Amino acid sequence: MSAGVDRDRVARAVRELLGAIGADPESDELRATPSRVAESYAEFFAGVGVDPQQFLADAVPVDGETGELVLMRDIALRSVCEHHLLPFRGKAHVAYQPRDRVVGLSALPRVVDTLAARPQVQERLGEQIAQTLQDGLDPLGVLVVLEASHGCVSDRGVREADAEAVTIASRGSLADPAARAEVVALIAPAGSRSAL
Ligand SMILES: Nc1nc2c(ncn2[C@@H]2O[C@H](COP(=O)(O)OP(=O)(O)OP(=O)(O)O)[C@@H](O)[C@H]2O)c(=O)[nH]1
Ligand SMILES: [Zn+2]
Repeated sequence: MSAGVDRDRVARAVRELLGAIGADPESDELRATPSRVAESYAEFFAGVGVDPQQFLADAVPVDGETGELVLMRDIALRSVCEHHLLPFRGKAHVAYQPRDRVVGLSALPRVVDTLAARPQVQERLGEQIAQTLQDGLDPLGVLVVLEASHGCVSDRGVREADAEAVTIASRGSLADPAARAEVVALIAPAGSRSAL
């Protein structure tokens, strides 16, 4: 289980940080900032040390009724890059091809949220989501597409405000280019989706 975020320690570090940038952490304006940041960090990093498999534990065996594909698209993605501790955010699209069991749909965003609530890089996050589903559901295949804009790319460094990073992680049958193309068509930008 998670040791949890040590809020007092974060607040002390933020006080130190404010001093280091030449601001006065004891001023009226900034006095409450360290504890606010500590609360924010407790949210951002709530997934550190938490095992996402717990959300897949109630997967149910479904004999011959599992369908061909389960896709949850447009899951809100919020994470923090491990390089700069700046947010990256966008959407996660998570698909799996069941073998003999399925899980409640809400488990998929919970897996995404838990793994995203850690210092991350986008590629590893996608791989961890895919591997969690692979281990927990033993499906025929998994495809995880993440699209995100990174604060460290938009607001500093190269300052590419509109650039988005798209990453793909796949396992099994959904690593096949044709099967993958079918799912990718389903997660086309919302405005350009076909009616099927
Ligand atoms: N692959 C990958 N790179 C990321 C991610 N988030 C941030 N980065 C990049 O990580 C790199 C960090 O590079 P460094 O050279 O250590 O840091 P930097 O000098 O601040 O890099 P610049 O951003 O180019 O100024 C940068 O290219 C970032 O754009 C991510 O999720 N995945
Ligand atoms: Zn970064």
